[in-house]
Amino acid sequence: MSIEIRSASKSYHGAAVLNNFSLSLPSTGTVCLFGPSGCGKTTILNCIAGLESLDSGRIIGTENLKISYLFQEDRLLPWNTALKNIEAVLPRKNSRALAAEWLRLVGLEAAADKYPCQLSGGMRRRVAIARALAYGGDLLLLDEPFQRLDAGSKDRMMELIEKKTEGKLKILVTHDKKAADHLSDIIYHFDGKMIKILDNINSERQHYT
Ligand SMILES: Nc1ncnc2c1ncn2[C@@H]1O[C@H](COP(=O)(O)OP(=O)(O)OP(=O)(O)O)[C@@H](O)[C@H]1O
Repeated sequence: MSIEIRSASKSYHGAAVLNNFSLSLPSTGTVCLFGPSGCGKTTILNCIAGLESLDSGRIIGTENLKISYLFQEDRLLPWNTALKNIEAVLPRKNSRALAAEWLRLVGLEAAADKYPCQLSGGMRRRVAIARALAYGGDLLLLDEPFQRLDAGSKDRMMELIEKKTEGKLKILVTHDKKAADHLSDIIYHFDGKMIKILDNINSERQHYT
């Protein structure tokens, strides 16, 4: 699997967010999109996921791909417990036991029967991370995955994501420099155009100012 964005353009109400933008993604590893608020990072993820369509251009390689998307907002189902939020993305067989195991992995086994409104922001984020990982996509879209997490939880979640998604392609959107440096094989600075600022996949580091 390799994904290519070709000459993508997208505007909202006449204001261009993506302007004839192209990017080739590797088949595995973590690619980070780093950039100022409002520059279009989430828009790129939404277009890759097929939730938004481009005005012109194409995204190639995402057809028939199973995608796990950790949205910037947790998007948990408020009428379901933490356990049932995760069960919802699992095949029926053994879903309860598997969901319980995912909750254990994010340190929330004691919160299985709690509803999202009964959880802290950081706990809700960990349920959302568990759900995205449990779904088991071939491609993972991670939009600010560690927001609202304390330092210890963030380190554990970074480790869990690395361990459970080995060999898969991850696209990470973050303002968190530590997470970007720790997880990424490639880092792009996006501000209208992409500038590659780190490339560990090809074992070369390029810094642009
Ligand atoms: N559905 C929409 N309707 C109108 N404008 C939108 C919509 N989605 C995004 N935008 C606009 O497109 C621009 C890019 O938004 P986007 O969410 O992609 O930025 P971002 O780089 O992810 O920002 P942040 O880092 O703050 O999450 C912003 O100006 C935003 O207001």
